[in-house]
Amino acid sequence: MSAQSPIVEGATALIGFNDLVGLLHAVFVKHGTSPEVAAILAHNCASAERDGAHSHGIFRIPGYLSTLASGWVDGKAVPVVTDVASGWVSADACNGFAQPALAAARALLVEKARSAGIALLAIHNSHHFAALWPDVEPFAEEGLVALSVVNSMTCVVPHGADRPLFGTNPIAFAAPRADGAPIVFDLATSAIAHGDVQIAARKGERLAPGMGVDSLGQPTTDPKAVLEGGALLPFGGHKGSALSMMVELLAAALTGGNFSFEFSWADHPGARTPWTGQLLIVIDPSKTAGQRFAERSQELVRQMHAVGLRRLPGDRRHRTRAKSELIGIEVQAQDLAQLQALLAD
Ligand SMILES: NC(=O)C1=CN([C@@H]2O[C@H](COP(=O)(O)OP(=O)(O)OC[C@H]3O[C@@H](n4cnc5c(N)ncnc54)[C@H](OP(=O)(O)O)[C@@H]3O)[C@@H](O)[C@H]2O)C=CC1
Ligand SMILES: O=C(O)C1=NCCCC1
Repeated sequence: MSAQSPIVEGATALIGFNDLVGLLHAVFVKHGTSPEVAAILAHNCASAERDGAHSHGIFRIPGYLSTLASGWVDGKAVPVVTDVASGWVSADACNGFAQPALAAARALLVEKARSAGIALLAIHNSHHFAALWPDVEPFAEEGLVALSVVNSMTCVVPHGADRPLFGTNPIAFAAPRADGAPIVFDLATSAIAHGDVQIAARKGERLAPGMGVDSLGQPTTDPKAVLEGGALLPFGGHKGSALSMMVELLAAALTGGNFSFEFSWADHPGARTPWTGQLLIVIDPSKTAGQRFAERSQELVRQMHAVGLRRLPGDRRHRTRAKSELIGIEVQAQDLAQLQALLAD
């Protein structure tokens, strides 16, 4: 869609991807980021909205802006990239967002992965407030396999414990395949992402049983009880809990970032972005012996379909993306008006 101005029809509006990126870029710059950081965050946020990843699309803008206003994050930080070893790149985000650190380190990371077959990027001193799939999917579009983990803020009770300690700690994976979009999954290790709890509270909806507890540690399906002193549970009991623990170790202990429980934003009212770390592992599957990896992954997809699978992880996003590219990104007219008002302040 190439419309210059959004089409508003009743409660919803349609906006083109580039127009949304431009609007978000202007909002970020106006509210304290450098143009370079704004470009990266705007593209990330518009991509989430385009793909229907609503919990990390424009829903997050008020949180970004209140955080910038609080002084908790440096929206103009210039990351420092270090070539640590043959397969190891490190990036200090310098108390800025994680995505500019990834952008700054990306070329070196890919060069190392292509030469050694595998390389990792350890980002620390960083804030990640977004979906994780935009960090890994582009690698698979270049024929690489990518895995990333990021930890967030204490709000998840480890399986068998009494009180929260872990973050919602997502894991994202992307792999190329011969015929079709890369295979990508991106999932919180909590039973539900914190963003979706906020959305449920805003809409007055209940959570499914088994996702959260209230301030007394009692099971609840009330999202407000979870947000106001309660906590979330890991998905899959001890299994999700173990994965969440792994994310803390890889995203924080290995990178030099904070564990989810190691920072307090109490002195920065309005701060919302976790100050933690992120790990990316990139593999060049062209080193695989025998058949090409992309053909093997295609074969796996073929076999999954053959046993009746109708939906692969990523299919819903790609369907939404195709629709957005055809008719424009559907957003709430009210949300769009709020974004435009942020420029007028
Ligand atoms: N930055 C941060 O610190 C944090 C970010 N997040 C983000 O929150 C977002 C939401 O996470 P979460 O709620 O766990 O995601 P979902 O549970 O909605 O989806 C998880 C994955 O499973 C796929 N999927 C969902 N349902 C099905 C199905 N029925 N069949 C096959 N595949 C399916 C999704 O694909 P599809 O996308 O196509 O639906 C997606 O890849 C993520 O993008 C995550 O990165 C979460 C926690 C912290
Ligand atoms: O949805 C979540 O869970 C989070 N998203 C952004 C960072 C904080 C946790």
